[in-house]
Amino acid sequence: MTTLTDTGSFTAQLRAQSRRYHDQHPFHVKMNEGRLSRRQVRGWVANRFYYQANIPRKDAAILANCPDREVRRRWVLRVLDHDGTTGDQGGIGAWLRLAEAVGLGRDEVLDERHLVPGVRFAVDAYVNFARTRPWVEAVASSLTELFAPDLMADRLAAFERRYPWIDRDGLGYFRSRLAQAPRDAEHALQVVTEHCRSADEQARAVAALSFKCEVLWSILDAIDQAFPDSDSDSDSDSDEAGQL
Ligand SMILES: O=C(O)c1cc(C(=O)O)c2c(n1)C(=O)C(=O)c1cc(C(=O)O)[nH]c1-2
Repeated sequence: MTTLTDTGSFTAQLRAQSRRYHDQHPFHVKMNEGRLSRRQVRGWVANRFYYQANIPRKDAAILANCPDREVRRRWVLRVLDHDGTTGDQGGIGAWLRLAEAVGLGRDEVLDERHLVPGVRFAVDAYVNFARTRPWVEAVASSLTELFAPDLMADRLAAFERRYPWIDRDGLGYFRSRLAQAPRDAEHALQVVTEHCRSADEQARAVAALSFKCEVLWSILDAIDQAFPDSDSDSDSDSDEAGQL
């Protein structure tokens, strides 16, 4: 049955998914409380790189599936935000600078030697979702960015205050996302509320956002499991080749 649901309650249902956002994952809680070891921070940065590197591929899949020129004109900016247009510009370059700031070499991030299977699996599921589902659902799945700015601000403060060994110059990625994420989320929300009018369409949008919360949660589960708490490495510097 496809009855119209009002935009206010639809938006409220989307926003209610924040209950399942990865800011509440134990690994993020520990991160923002300053309780991660260097090895855990490095493990997170190296693994999250795979997410960052695949975001523009996900957005290009949405572009490829989207017949609406006005939407494409704005959506294409996301690809450029991450890829940049030259040299080391853009979010991917900024994430590599973050990697260096936490003591990782670029090569060991780029060659994926620290990438754990669960992270690859979750990120690939997200890209695959954007490739294969209707483009409006893929847009809805990006709406976790509605919830990201608070987490990003807390993380920036935590990295500055609680991890003095991290080079401040490497935190530019988080600063730029503080501005980009609300802009992107606002556009995505506008697209989703315009295109999802029936109860069925709205339910599918909420389900897409729920799926994405699970992707982000699974990424942290996999990282948490691969880089457990341990007293022995909490303040040591890096280790043997290939090890974090
Ligand atoms: O660090 C985070 O907590 C976080 C979360 C999210 C998100 O909520 O999807 C994104 C990002 N970062 C991010 O940096 C980013 O570029 C990004 C793009 C997207 C998306 O789905 O299109 N989400 C996110």
